Amino acid sequence: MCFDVDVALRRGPRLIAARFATAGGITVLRGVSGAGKTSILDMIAGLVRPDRGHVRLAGETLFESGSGRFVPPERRRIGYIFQDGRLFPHRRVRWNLLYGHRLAPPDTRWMTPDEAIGFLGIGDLLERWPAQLSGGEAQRVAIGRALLAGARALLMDEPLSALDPARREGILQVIEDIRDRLGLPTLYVTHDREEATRLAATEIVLD
Ligand SMILES: Nc1ncnc2c1ncn2[C@@H]1O[C@H](COP(=O)(O)OP(=O)(O)OP(=O)(O)O)[C@@H](O)[C@H]1O
Repeated sequence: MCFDVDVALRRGPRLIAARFATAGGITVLRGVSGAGKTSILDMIAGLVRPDRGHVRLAGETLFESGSGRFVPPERRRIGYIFQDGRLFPHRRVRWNLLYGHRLAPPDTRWMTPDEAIGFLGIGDLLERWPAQLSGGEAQRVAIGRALLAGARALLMDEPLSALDPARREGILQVIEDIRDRLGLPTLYVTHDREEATRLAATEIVLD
């Protein structure tokens, strides 16, 4: 079991709740706008505290309302990829890429910068500023930053939605490579059924 999630959160008039366990690979989270997909990723990442429940990853409890346990986001080792790359705009690509790597305890690093740069094909971008990247390039750098920070699992929130079709295909292949070559358990939010079918063995639909 990879992710073991049972969370509930009241947001305004809405109760957002989900309970699921994943087996590995990519699990797609689908549902209408406002169903709470981003809120659920935020709770798993530790950016938002659930009202009750638990979040476990590979058997480790990251949140549990009963015991009050709450592991802060920077210690969860979960990479979070947003729609837009969310790079630090005032730092070059190389700095952005190495940001989490520098902070990660050495025994949690499992990929070297050279390996990540080769895997993602971003060697030519290292001296650029984020504003000089296309959406797809920025997404590769954001993925590299997560991998180099020692992520043992990934959360992806509509990572293709800001990209044109050609760039979508490039990033889809990177995500398939992460699934097939790196084997990181991934929760993936999308509205797109085709994308879901292509990437995921399991789909969770929120109502
Ligand atoms: N910070 C917040 N404070 C209060 N309510 C919020 C907050 N963020 C989101 N919500 C509300 O919580 C609900 C779930 O929002 P969320 O962004 O998780 O949904 P979503 O399924 O990811 O939607 P979308 O597909 O449109 O991105 C919505 O009704 C939203 O208005």
